[in-house]
Amino acid sequence: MPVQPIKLYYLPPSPPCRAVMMTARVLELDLHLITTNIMNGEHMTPEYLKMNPQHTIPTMDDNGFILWESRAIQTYLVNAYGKDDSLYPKNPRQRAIIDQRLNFDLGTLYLRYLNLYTPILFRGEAYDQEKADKFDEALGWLNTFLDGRPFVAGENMTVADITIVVTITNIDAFGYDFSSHENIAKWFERTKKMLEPYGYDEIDVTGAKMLASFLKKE
Ligand SMILES: N[C@@H](CCC(=O)N[C@@H](CS)C(=O)NCC(=O)O)C(=O)O
Repeated sequence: MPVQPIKLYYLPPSPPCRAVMMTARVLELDLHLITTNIMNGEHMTPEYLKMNPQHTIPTMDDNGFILWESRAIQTYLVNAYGKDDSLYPKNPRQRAIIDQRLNFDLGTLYLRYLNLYTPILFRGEAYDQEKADKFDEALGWLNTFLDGRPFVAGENMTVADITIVVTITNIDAFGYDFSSHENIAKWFERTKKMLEPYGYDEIDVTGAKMLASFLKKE
């Protein structure tokens, strides 16, 4: 366990912050949460920029070890503090599949989600069908990854499920119909059940609803 609680600079609705918080909960690690309101520029102060020049949340401070990028924080926490490696197995091939899913999420699924929803949520723009089609294509790939697998990288829940479920929780709160992606719909129910004892509703559903409230204002 860390000497002092790990600090996490965060904001409750932020999807990447929620992925880190859920990972910490599953690892039974206490985080010292420091609210950083990016709407008020709290991520642009000289102190914050000294810590993270890229001025993103989440940013972690583990007793002086600073790290940002949520997926890197998730895997660090498992490597450093996991009682076992089940959330991020050391086996090279298993780990490679998880890394592929994490990279797929960062560079494709979540990116396409952002391309579709950022203009709608934060700029009041109209729904763009072309962007929705690109996002749905990525959901189709995720659906295929889940063929014959209970979790996105295989037989067990890993950090890849924890990060991807954040995106699916958001679109669920937004009323996006993903029922035609049957594997995703079943996996979503399975993963929610796994995460419920660790505060899924408190962290993920509450955060997604905060984002959905921006949608309703438009
Ligand atoms: N890929 C990064 C994305 C982090 C990110 O862009 N966070 C947003 C909030 S959800 C943010 O910090 N925005 C403020 C900024 O980039 O200046 C991660 O997964 O940590």
